[in-house]
Amino acid sequence: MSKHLKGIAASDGIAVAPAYLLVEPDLSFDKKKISDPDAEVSRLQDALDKSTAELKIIRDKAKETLGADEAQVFEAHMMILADPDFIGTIKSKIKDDQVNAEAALSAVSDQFIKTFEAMTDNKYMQERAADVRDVTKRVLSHLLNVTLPNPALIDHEVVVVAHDLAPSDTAQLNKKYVKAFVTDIGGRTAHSAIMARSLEIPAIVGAESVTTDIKDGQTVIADGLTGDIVIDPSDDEVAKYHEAADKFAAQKVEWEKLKSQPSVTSDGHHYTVGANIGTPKDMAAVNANGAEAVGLYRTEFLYMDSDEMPTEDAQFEAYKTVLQDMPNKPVVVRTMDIGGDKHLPYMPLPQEMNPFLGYRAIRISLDRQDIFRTQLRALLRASAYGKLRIMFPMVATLDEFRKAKKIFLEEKKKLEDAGTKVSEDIQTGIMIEIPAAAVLADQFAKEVDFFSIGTNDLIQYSMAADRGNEHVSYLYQPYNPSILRLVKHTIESAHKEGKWAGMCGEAAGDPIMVPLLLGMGLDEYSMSATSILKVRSLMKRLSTEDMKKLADKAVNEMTSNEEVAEMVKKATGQE
Ligand SMILES: C=C(OP(=O)(O)O)C(=O)O
Ligand SMILES: [Mg+2]
Repeated sequence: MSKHLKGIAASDGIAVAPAYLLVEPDLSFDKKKISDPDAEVSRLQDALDKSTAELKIIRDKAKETLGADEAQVFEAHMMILADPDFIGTIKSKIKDDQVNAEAALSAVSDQFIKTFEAMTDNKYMQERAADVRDVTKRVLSHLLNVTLPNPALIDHEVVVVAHDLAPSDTAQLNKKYVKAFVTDIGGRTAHSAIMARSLEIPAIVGAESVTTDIKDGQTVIADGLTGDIVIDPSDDEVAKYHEAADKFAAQKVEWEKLKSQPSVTSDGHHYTVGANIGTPKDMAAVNANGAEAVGLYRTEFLYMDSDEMPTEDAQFEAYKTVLQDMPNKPVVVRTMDIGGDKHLPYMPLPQEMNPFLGYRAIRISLDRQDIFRTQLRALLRASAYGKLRIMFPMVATLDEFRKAKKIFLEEKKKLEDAGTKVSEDIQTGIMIEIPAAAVLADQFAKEVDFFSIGTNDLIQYSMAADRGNEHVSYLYQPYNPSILRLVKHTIESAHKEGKWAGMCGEAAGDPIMVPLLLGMGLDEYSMSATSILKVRSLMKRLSTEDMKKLADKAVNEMTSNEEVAEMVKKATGQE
């Protein structure tokens, strides 16, 4: 009998494959006195040899599929296994204390980790602590004869099953073999879900019990379009999902044809459909999907992917690459949005009760002006290479925007005085993702050049519901009339002042939301690159005039998210 689970549909696509459990096994052991130290040392040596052999394979695979940079970490692990000081100390401990290899390994490893972590003035050595921790786990797994999951070793098609996936785990998944992933926790707007969409890996998150209900190797159907998971499906169920997967693939082929076409409604209104990116590497998918703009460049990933604050030059190069890849097309670069769930290992933030309501984004930038000014200078220098728009995140008050703009103008003047070429056409705008800014959009609109509505946070803050918490994910309600009213007020306020309004939250690529946004007159829609053609295809068959009536009805007459969704589905043939 098959078993059915339901999670949150986080990335489109359907997969049927054996499960690969990405769950850490139990590595606990008892400390024991031993009587034959030589035998124990040779047991350790055997585990060390097996670990080295395994790491070699992992490194080679990682090099092949993920690139030399990503493979570097395994090289570092192998160096630890070859380190005479580390290994020699473990062997001596086995002999001197007459303890089992597990106990000696973990005691010595703890000692090394402590020493490395204490080197607060040497970041490189501090990071080695994490490597020692990882290597220790691997050797322990061999001593205990249990298998450690190694995503880089996956060499056949699988559905990855995990409790949660950090963005760094997600980045390591090899699209060729990982046909989908399903997790116990997380929400649709969590950053691993956003990454799954840009990697085009079907994903279901927040399914609560996948790591306990699914056994390694069991066949799993993961339907990222609906959030359905089927464990041990019957032949009929597999056939049904293969059919659905084929239908989805055929639809993608149809969408492909729209790649070089503009985004136009059936009554001839043109809109801009753009892409959200996290790094210049994402530009290949942006162009492959025919984006008309980059509507959101999340620059915090530049800071997060680095071991130290990225220099002005490193930032300049990244921004320049993106701008040059988008000739004559707007690129909205958002200044650093650190805090909340995004941390920098080299910039400790205060421990907070509510990090999502705490010291983050523009609040940090206005406080740490050294970091902010460096970023603005890099952006200003890059502006000469394209159509740059600068956007400030998490703006709550006009005063914050004015301060940020003033700093921007100061840096611009300094560069110009020094003879550096800077574009004269840089727009400055804000994210509308805090309800206070949405409500006061009419006042903001007099001073900013544009708005981009960040529904991921706007919904989280309006509903007081953590965007990554599956227990309150039912409150992620983009079509709730309360949210629609904030969106409508923002768009109308921008238009009254002759400014443009976009949306870069995940709702901008949602087929139920798009008809409403067309009706409200949203100018720019920015989404995961892989959603662009689907949205363009949808726009093509909708009329702005009809959608106006639909949006008015949703905003003025409806009372719930569900009611609005039903109405839109019916009116646009998406049932
Ligand atoms: C686009 C947004 O920003 P992020 O997802 O990076 O918080 C948003 O909040 O909607
Ligand atoms: Mg946000």
